[in-house]
Amino acid sequence: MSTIAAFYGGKSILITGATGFLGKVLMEKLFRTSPDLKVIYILVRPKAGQTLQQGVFQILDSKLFEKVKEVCPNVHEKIRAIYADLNQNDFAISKEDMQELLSCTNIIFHCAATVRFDDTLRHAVQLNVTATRQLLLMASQMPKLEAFIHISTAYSNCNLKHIDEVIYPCPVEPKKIIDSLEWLDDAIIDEITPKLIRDWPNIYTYTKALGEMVVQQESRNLNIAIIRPSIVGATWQEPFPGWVDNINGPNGIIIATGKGFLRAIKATPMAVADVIPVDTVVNLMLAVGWYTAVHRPKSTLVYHITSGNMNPCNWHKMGVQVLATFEKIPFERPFRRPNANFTSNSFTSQYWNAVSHRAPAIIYDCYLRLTGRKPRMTKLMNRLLRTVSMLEYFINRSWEWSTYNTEMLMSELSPEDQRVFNFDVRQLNWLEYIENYVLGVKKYLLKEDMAGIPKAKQRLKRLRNIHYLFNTALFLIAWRLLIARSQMARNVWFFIVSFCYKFLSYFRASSTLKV
Ligand SMILES: CCCCCCCCCCCCCCCCCCCCCCCC(=O)SCCNC(=O)CCNC(=O)[C@H](O)C(C)(C)COP(=O)(O)OP(=O)(O)OC[C@H]1O[C@@H](n2cnc3c(N)ncnc32)[C@H](O)[C@@H]1OP(=O)(O)O
Ligand SMILES: NC(=O)C1=CN([C@@H]2O[C@H](COP(=O)(O)OP(=O)(O)OC[C@H]3O[C@@H](n4cnc5c(N)ncnc54)[C@H](OP(=O)(O)O)[C@@H]3O)[C@@H](O)[C@H]2O)C=CC1
Repeated sequence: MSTIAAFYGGKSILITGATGFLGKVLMEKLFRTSPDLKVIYILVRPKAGQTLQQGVFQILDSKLFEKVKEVCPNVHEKIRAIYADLNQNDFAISKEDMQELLSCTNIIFHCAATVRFDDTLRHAVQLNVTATRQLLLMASQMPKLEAFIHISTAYSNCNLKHIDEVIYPCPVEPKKIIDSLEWLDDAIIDEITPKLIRDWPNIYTYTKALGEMVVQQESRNLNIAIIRPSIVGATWQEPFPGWVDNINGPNGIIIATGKGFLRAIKATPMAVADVIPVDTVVNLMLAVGWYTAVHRPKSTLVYHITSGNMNPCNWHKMGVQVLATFEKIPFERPFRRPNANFTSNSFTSQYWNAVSHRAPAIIYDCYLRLTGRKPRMTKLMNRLLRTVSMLEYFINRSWEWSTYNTEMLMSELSPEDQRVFNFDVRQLNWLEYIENYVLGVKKYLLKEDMAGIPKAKQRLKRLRNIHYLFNTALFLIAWRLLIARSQMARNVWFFIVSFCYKFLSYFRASSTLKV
C-alpha cells in the first residue's frame, strides 16, 4: 500500500486553479490513488452562461477523468466547487463557504495564477502576489491545516544562470509594490513596469518571484513548501500519455508548425529544452504535500522539478522528433507542408520571417480577396510571430537548476511510493514522449480523428508537389531573366550544357564498346 495515497485518505483538500492544466491533472491523480479522500474544495470563478455544477460536470466528463470514474464512482459528490474570484477581497467567497473552508481544510495546493507573459502589472500582481498573501492569511486561520503547497515556476529567477532551491530576495519589497499599485494609475504603471521588472523577461516571471517572497514573509508557523516546475508539457504516463488541454508553452508552437504556418524559429538548437511532463509535476506535488505535513521541515523547502540536469534534451532533438512525427501522423488541412528549422541568427530569422511567413500570408490573402473572401492570414501570422517572439527568451538560453531537495524526497519514499508517485525524470524516453505529445496535441487539443490520417497524408503529398512545381517555376523564371540580361550567365549556361552533352556522349560511347 502506498503511504502517500493512504495519507490523503479522509482528507479535505483545497485546490486553487483546479480548472487549469495542472489543477485538473492533480485532481485526477488524487481521486484515482486516494478514492477515500473526504472532499476536494475547488475555488472556481464564475463563468458566463455556466453554473458551478455544469463547470464541474464538464471537467469530470472529459477523457482525462475516465479512469477516475471506474475507481471512484461517486467522484461528483467529492468535489465541492466554491464560487471565488481571487482578484476580489476575501476572494468574494460567501461567509458560509469561508467558514467551511477555514474549519475543514487539511491541505492546500495553490496553483491559480495568470500565466500570460503580457498581462498588466496590476492584474498579475493581484493574482500572483496579493492573492497568494490573502490565501496565506486564510491558511493561518485553519486549525486543521497540515500543509500549504505553493506552485511557482523554475523561471521565477530566470535572471540568474544557476538557480538553487532557495527563495531569492527581490529588488523591491512585494508589499511596497502592492501598496503603490493601489494609488498609481494605469498609465504610470505601464511607464514604470520596465524599470521594476529589470532583467526579468516578462511580468509573469517577475510576479511569480514576488509571490515566492510573499510566501516566505507570510509563512508564520505554517508548514509550507514551494514547487518550481520548468516548462510543463503533456502527460508522460498517467492517466494516459499525451494529454494536453491548452496552447501554452510548446503546444501552440507544435500546432503552428504542424499546420505549416511556422517554418523557422529563432532558437538555439543546443540549448536545453527543459520540458517536464505534467504528471511528473503532480506526482512531486503529492509527495511534497505528504512530506511537508508528516515530516514538518523546519523551514520552507523549495523543490525544483526540471529535466535538464537529470535527463537533458535540446531543442534540436525535440524539433527533429516533432517533424518526424508529423510525417507519420500529420495534422489535418495544413496551410503548407510542415517543415521548419531553428536559426540562432537574427538576420536569418528576419529573412525567414519575410520569405517563409509574411510573403505566403500576403499571397494567400490576395487569393482570398480574389475569390471574394475576407483576408485573414496576414493578421494571424502577425499574432503568431508576436507570440513566438515572446517565447524566444526561453528557447535561446539554458539554465542550471539544482535538485537536492527533490532528490532527497525521492530517497525518502518507499519503493511503492516511488512507483505510484514517480517523479524520476531519468526514466523518460524523450523520443517516445515527444511522439505521444504530438499525438496528444492532435487528439485532445485539435480534436482530430485518427481515421483522417490517410486523407491528411494525401494532402501532404499534394502540397509537396505544389511546392516542387512552384520552386521549379520560380527557378526557371529567375534563370530566364538572368540569361536575358547577363553575358556571364549565358556563358555559364552554355558551359553546363556542353559539359552535360560531352559527358553523355562519352557515357554512350563507352557502353557501346562494352557490348
Ligand atoms: C531541426 C529543427 C526543426 C525545428 C522544428 C520545430 C518544431 C517545433 C518543436 C517544438 C518547439 C517548441 C518551442 C517551445 C516554446 C517554449 C516556450 C517556453 C515557455 C516557457 C514558459 C515558462 C514556464 C511557465 O512558467 S509559464 C506557463 C506558460 N505560459 C505560457 O506559455 C503563456 C504564453 N502565452 C501568452 O502569454 C499569450 O498567449 C501571448 C502573449 C503569447 C499572446 O497573447 P494574445 O493576446 O496575442 O492572444 P492569445 O489569445 O493568447 O493568442 C493569440 C494567438 O496566438 C496563438 N498562441 C497563443 N499561445 C501560443 C503559443 N504558445 N504558441 C503558438 N501560438 C500561440 C493563439 O492560438 C492565438 O492565435 P489566433 O489564431 O490568433 O487566435
Ligand atoms: N504551464 C506551465 O508551463 C507552467 C505552470 N506553472 C505554474 O503552475 C500553475 C498552474 O499553471 P497552469 O495550470 O498551466 O495554468 P492555467 O492557466 O491552465 O490555469 C490557471 C488557473 O488559475 C485560475 N484562475 C485564474 N485567475 C483566477 C481568478 N481570478 N480567480 C480564481 N481562479 C483563477 C484559472 O481559472 P479559469 O479556469 O477560470 O481561468 C485556472 O484554473 C501556475 O501557478 C503556474 O505559474 C509553472 C511552470 C510552468
